Amino acid sequence: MGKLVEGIWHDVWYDTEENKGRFKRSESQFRNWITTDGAAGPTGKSGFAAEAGRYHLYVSLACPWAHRTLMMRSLKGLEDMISVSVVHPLMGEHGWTFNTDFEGATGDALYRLDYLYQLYLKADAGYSGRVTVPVLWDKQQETIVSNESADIIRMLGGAFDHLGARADDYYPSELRLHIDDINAEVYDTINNGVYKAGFATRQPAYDDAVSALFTGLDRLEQRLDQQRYLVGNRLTEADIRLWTTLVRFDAVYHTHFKCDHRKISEYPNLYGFLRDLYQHAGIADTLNMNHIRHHYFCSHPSINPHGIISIGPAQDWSAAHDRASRFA
Ligand SMILES: N[C@@H](CCC(=O)N[C@@H](CS)C(=O)NCC(=O)O)C(=O)O
Repeated sequence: MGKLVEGIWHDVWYDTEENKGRFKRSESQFRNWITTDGAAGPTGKSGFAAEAGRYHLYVSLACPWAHRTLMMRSLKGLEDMISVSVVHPLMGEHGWTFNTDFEGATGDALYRLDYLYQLYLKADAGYSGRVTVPVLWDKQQETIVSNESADIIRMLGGAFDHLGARADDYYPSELRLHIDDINAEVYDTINNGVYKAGFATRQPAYDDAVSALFTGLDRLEQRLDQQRYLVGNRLTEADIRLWTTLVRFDAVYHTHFKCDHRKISEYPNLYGFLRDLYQHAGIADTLNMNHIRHHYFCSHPSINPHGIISIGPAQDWSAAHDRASRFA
């Protein structure tokens, strides 16, 4: 774990002390957009037109933010248009690496680099900041288009439709305000909430995070009692964003991040929702529990110094659920 400061790698853990023991996630810095015609998107520069074969995703199969992008790539049928490299699940002194001694870790398919930070330096030799996945890379300009998963899933969701991506719309214009509201709440209390609980270094910081997290889960449980998905009865990006956290919860966050008030399997609607999406075509293939469990339990020595991977719960997500029949 570390970061780049003016192009130099430093092996440092998150500094929570400057925020009274609270974990603060940094803002992503590469915020360009791929668009149909290459015009500038909501942020960043122009020049990134959608083209089959031009872009590459760097992901970790462990990371919930990167996982969103793999889910969208799969749901939109973009596998042949956007290639992927998968980092090694262990994030150690050099940050994410391209070591290949773990099943499913592909190495860097484009440049054969050793470390992900070297890719950031290729894009910006003087970069200062964290070196995170996912990264959406432009093979033509040899630079990072975006390292913000929330933006990347929108681009994959819309910019490639004219090139033959599946037409399904996961951010339909009539639902955008609603989706934005849910995303904001889910991001703060759930997606980032588990990290705020897990990385807290003082009791009040942990208490606040874990209390907001379980209040948030209770609210979502009620919402999912009324409708199949978070925004009515159609699958949207809000569901994708929630799911990558839910699917890691009982096996990792419950134990490793001390989110142990309840398990997702104890919430009938959330657990039904988890299985519903798991059984949706194209989703289960994006999930790799080996990478997930290895990454978390072994990459955070200050939380789990001996790197022991817990046994984990016995759960069968292919078991029947009643979501489709209940909300038909
Ligand atoms: N806002 C970013 C967050 C990405 C992120 O924090 N990824 C984690 C992996 S789960 C990471 O690469 N962390 C490395 C670090 O913080 O040094 C996004 O959604 O894309």
